[in-house]
Amino acid sequence: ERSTNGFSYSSYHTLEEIYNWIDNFVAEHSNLVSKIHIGKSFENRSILVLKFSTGGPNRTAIWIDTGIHSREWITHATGIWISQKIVNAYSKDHVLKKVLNTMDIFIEIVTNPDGFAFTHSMNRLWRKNKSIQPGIVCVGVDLNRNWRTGFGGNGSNKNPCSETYRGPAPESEPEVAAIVAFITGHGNFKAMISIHSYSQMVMYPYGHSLEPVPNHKELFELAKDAVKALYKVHGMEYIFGSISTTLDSASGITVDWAYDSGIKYAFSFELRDTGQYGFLLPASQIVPTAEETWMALRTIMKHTLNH
Ligand SMILES: O=C(O)[C@H](Cc1ccccc1)CC(O)(O)C[N+](=O)[O-]
Ligand SMILES: [Zn+2]
Repeated sequence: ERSTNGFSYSSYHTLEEIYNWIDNFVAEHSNLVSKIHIGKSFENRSILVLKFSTGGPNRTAIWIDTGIHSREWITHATGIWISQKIVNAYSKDHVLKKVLNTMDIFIEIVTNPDGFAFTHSMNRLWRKNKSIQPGIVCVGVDLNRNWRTGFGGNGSNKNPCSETYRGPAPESEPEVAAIVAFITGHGNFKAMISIHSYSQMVMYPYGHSLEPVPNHKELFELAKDAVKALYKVHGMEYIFGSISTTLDSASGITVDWAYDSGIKYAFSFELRDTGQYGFLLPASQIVPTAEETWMALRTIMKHTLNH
């Protein structure tokens, strides 16, 4: 019988190992979890989303994506750990129980499967997807610059050889188009959290402009509460604020599109660390990072449920 026994939640895994885990995990928890195929990547790999639901058609929903940048391995590992946490804690954690009694949670663990496979096979520090265009030498689009809101702004690059290459047009990349189609088609998402590494930050829109979003005070307070809940777990300090004021201008990003699509609780996380190991965070930090990240996510879910 299919089982996730033996799968290590404190190790990094290959694409095949993660896709295998997904099938076993869904088989083991079929009362709560299902697997949705939302599309194919440029190199024709399946794009998979986990749905956590206790029933009811088209409930208000929460979206979490990890691994949009393939080298940020701590984010896939965190997505896997959090998926396991949800099924284990559901019966014990009264906040999570209330969340899942009213809303659905969707988690896309490998948001950039082609890039992720490439980080295992050829280049550990690959960031972009693996799309190619006729007559262009350089490979890949930065999937966090390919979204329609603010597309082409100065927080992205038109040079295909750049690490922040925006792509030829908004949603040109199948990995982005698949999410847009899924979320737009569903039509009932209230929160979207896109998880990156590293720098230890909790941020909210906009990235493409310094203009504060209408509910920026609410998002500031919620980010503060999330960071406090995170800090309580292992004492890790995260900074928080809007992307354009905290980080730098970034255009065509996931959470700006989410916000402008009506998803008023849109956040982007930067997980551990602050540069000592960077993208090469040791596996020993996977569980501690996931534990603290969960408490921040749980804070945002609770707020989303109550507003
Ligand atoms: O450039 C990026 O997309 C993120 C910063 C960011 C994160 C969320 C929204 C806008 C920008 C930085 C990173 O996580 O990709 C790390 N890095 O620079 O490789
Ligand atoms: Zn990133």
